[in-house]
Parts: sequence; C-alpha cells; structure tokens
Amino acid sequence: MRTSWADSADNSAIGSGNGNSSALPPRGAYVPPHLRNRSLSSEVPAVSHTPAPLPVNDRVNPGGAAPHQGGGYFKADQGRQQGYNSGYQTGGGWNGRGAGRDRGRREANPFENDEVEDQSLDEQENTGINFDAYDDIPVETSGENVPPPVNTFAEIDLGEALNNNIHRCKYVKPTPVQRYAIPISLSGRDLMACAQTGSGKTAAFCFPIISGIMREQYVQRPRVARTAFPLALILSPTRELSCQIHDEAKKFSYQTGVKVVVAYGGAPITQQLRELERGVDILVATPGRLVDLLERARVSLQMIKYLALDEADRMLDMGFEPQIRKIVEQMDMPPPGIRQTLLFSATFPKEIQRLASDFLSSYVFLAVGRVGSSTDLIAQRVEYVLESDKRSHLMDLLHAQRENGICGKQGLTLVFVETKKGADALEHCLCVNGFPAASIHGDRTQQERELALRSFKTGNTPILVATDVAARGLDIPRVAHVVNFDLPNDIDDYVHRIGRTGRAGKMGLATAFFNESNLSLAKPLADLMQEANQEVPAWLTRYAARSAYSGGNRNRRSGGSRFGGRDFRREGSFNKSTDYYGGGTGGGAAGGYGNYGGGYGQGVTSAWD
Ligand SMILES: Nc1ncnc2c1ncn2[C@@H]1O[C@H](COP(=O)(O)OP(=O)(O)OP(=O)(O)O)[C@@H](O)[C@H]1O
Repeated sequence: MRTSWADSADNSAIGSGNGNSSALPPRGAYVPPHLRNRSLSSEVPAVSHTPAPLPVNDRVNPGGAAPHQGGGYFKADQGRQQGYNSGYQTGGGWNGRGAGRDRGRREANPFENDEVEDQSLDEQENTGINFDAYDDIPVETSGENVPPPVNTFAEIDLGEALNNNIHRCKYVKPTPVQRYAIPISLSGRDLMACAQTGSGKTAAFCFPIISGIMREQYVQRPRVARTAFPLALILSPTRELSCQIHDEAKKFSYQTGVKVVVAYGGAPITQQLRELERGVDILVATPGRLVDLLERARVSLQMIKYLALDEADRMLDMGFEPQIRKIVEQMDMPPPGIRQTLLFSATFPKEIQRLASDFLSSYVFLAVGRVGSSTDLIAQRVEYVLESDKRSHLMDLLHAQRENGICGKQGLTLVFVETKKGADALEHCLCVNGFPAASIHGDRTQQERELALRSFKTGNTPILVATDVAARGLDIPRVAHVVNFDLPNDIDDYVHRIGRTGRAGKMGLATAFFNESNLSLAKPLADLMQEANQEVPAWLTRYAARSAYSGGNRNRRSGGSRFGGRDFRREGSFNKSTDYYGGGTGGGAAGGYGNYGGGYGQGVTSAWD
C-alpha cells in the first residue's frame, strides 16, 4: 500500500489504477484494472505466449580451417591504400591485411540483413531520427590545441569506402559527439569523451580507427605462428555490447579492406581462434576473453595503434580495473603517446577520470551535454511503489500500455531488476499472467542470453526483464519504455539504464518504482530529473531534502560535485603531481580511488564479461 506521504504526488502513472493492494488478488493471478470488480474465477488471462523457437546466434561462423602461417618474422601489410582513396569496391578478400590469411574469402554484405529486418519490423524504425534534437546541447572541450569541430561528414577526409558505408547506414549528418570527436581523433590526439546515451558514440570512435587503418600505406606485422597482431583494440564490458560494436564496425568497414573480429566469453573459443587466424585489424573484445587469448599467446598487442574503451568508466571501475590494467599496462601494448587511446561513456565520475588519465597522453576532454546527464528525449517518471505492490503495479503499466500504446505505438519494454533470481521470478510471473517476457542475466548461458535478446528485438517477447548486464550500450531501436522495477544504487547506472530508450533522436519513456529502500538515490535522482526538465514529484523532493539533511546519502556521484565539474583537470581537488595538460605517458600507479564499485578482488572475472 502506498504511504500517505506519497499518495498526494503520485498521480502520474500510466494506468496506475487504485493503489490499494488489499484489493488485489493473490500473486500469480493478475487481473487487469478494468476487470477488477468482477469475479476472478474464469477471467484470469491464460498464458498466451509460447515463444517460437528461434535460431541460435549465427554471428560466429566457423568456416573452414585457416591455413597455418609460419615463416619470416615480419611481413609487409599490403593493399590498404586500395581501400582508401581509390574507392575499393570489389568486396573480395582482404588484400593481405592481417598477414594475408584471408585472401580470397568473400566478404559478406553486412547491410543485407538490415534490409530484411527492417521490413519485418515497424516501419517507423528507420524514420523519425531527429538529430536536430541535439543541436542546442552545450559542448565543452579542454586540453591543448583542440582541433575544431566539423558540421558535415563531407568536411572530414574519411576515405571513399568509409563514406559509402556512412551513406549505407543512412547517416546524413554527424551527431554532436561525432562532430567533435572525429576530427580530434583523426588528428591523432588521445580523447576522453562523455556524451549522452544513444548519441552515436560508437561511430565516433569507429570512424577514425577504420579511417586511420585504411590510411596506413605500409605496416609490418610480426609473423608468429598462430598469433594475431591486431592494429586496434576496442574493449567493452559485456558480451552483447561487444557483439553489437562488432556488427556496427563491420558495417562501417565494409569493402574498406579492414578486418574486424570479435572475441567474448561464453562462446566457443575455437571459433574465435579460427577467425583470428584468418587475420584481424580491429579486435573487439570483452576483457576476460581477451586476457585468456593473451595468456595463450594467440593475440599479441604489440602492434596496437588504437585503443578504445567503450563504457570507459565502467571498464575502469573496480569490477574490471585489474583486468584492464593487465591488458593495457602489463602485456605488450605500446604505451600512451605511441598508441592512440579513446575513452567514451555517457558518464564519467571524476574519480574515474583521474584513474583514466594513467592511460592517456596529452588528451582532449570532450563533454557533450553535462557529464552524466540523461537526454531530454526521455520522459522520466518516478512512482512510489511498495515492494509488495511492484508486480501488480508493473502489470497495470503493461496492461495500459497494451491498450493504448506509448505515444500511440506499441513498443518494447525493458524492465530492470536488481538480482538474477528476481529476473527469473519476474519473467515467470509476467508470462503466467499473459505478458510475453524473456529475461537476461549473468547466470544464463550465452546461448540463452542471445536467444532472449533476439526474441526481444524481434518483438516475439516484447518485454525483457534484465539485470544490469543489459544496462549499457545496447542499441535496440524499438525500446519505447524502460521500467526501473528495482532502482540501482548508483545514479550513473540509472542514466545508462534509461538510456536504452530515447535513442538517436527518438522519444522514450522511463518509469522508476521508488520506495524507502532507495533513499540514497532520492537526491541524485531529483537533481537529474530537474536538470533534464522533468517534473519532480513533491514527495521525491522531500525525500531528497531529508536524505541530504540526514547526511545519509552515500551515493558516490550525488550532490553538487556531480553536476558541477566536467574535466577533472580543471578542478584543484585532485592533488596529483602530473601536469595534466602537458601529458606524460602515465604509469602503472594504481588508482587508489577508494572503496566504491563492484568489490571484485584482483583477477576475479566480472559476471558481466
Ligand atoms: N550520424 C548519425 N545519423 C543517424 N543515426 C546515427 C548517427 N550516428 C549514430 N546513429 C545511430 O544512433 C543510434 C545510437 O548510436 P550508439 O549506439 O552509437 O549510441 P551511444 O552514444 O554509443 O549510446 P550508449 O551511451 O547507450 O552506448 C544507433 O542506432 C546508430 O546507428
């Protein structure tokens, strides 16, 4: 039952109906609001959904065994220039790149599936992109000699083959983060970039990397049997995100001659090894699987020219930091200043910025919008719901949504919960009450995870119950509603979760269930909503004031500091002897940034990987 404190302000829910839990039927017998005064017996909705069997992920194609390469130590990397200015269009082979191991293998057209999928999905999907929505976002850059932004892709010399792919992707003009980040990266500078969710960061780091590799006229790579020597490494925290980046990068690099390979945990390593043996220019990987490959000496990082960390703050948080340090500092990767390092995220707490500076040299800091802010494209609602009422309240929302659609359209709904068990239980509850749902979390096999995601994307199960494994980076076009069934403890996690909707200029809706167990989030949540021009319920403002007053707010990014600063180098609070503007190659010093984060011990693989 709702408290009287909350009652007064909580009138904005979609179909919130009466909030009287005592009138509700027992769990597992959900009755939609319009049937509640009638007899329950025959009116409980039957389980209407039996998910159709779906093909398992066919992303990893084993193909034939790769020829074994031995012989001389160095080999010239030929033919890259063909993909650059000459508008390389043959689509065949890799021209000797990656030690020539993939010669003659036909390059699949990554745009083919797009067209098929587009037809099967809502037509609206490819329309309605409104990047003008981002035009008035304040942009801040800091660092020495920051290259100026561009307004069009035509102004940047990315190479004809890449330009063709940008055209195929239907990208008409660069998003703000792309306008700034691409020229900065093309000029060879290291970059720490913070831009809102769904604003095109993937292309912002992929374009310069692909273009840079295409430009290389002549690269010599060591020839060591069974060891791959990628030129670029893109790290991301989850398997699904790595797959997504790989898919995007393959589109961007189509017919450029640049070869992209993905390696992630949970999938058979033998298939990934075969792909690596065929040659790789850009390796997209999760940290755990990459460490495995490095330890088996199947990958060497000694030729890395470009290092990109997507969701960089997450990658440098406690859960991943030891693995990232091992990969970047303790293997054979060239140091900062020799390699180029690009860090991207929608959130960048100052503690993590400070830690990240170890990996950078004379970098440019770029903030599009406020660091860690949510996009105005997402309508945010917060409702006071007791734990015991959450399920029925969610089903009320879903029921109203099914009746009315969101903004007149039926979309996908992503529901975030705190625990894996909670995800299983809620999925089951939704299914037995007639709401087709799938779930994704770290205890599922990779095949199950991919099946659930695919079933959600295609709309077979338009509800996905997820833990934070789906919170970052995933770009699923039709997600119209994100529900924070359980709120996270950290406001940045909230920003990433709600960012699964309201992407690429489209509108989205996010609903959060708040109760006494979320007190520490009251102030940062109220601040964030206010900053995004959202209506903040009076009861939440009161909770926020109370938690601030009692000093009980331990949220690490709460309070004024989160919204005050941007580039941490501009603030005097970090007493580090390095001249941050002057660069320096950093070192291996551990961050010592205190006691927040996931609490993983050294060397423990994160469940996200
Ligand atoms: N210039 C562009 N024009 C049109 N669409 C674009 C452009 N750049 C990117 N997009 C599309 O915008 C969507 C969001 O891009 P992307 O996934 O890179 O966002 P992001 O900033 O990385 O988000 P997140 O912070 O959640 O990881 C994608 O569907 C992408 O194809």
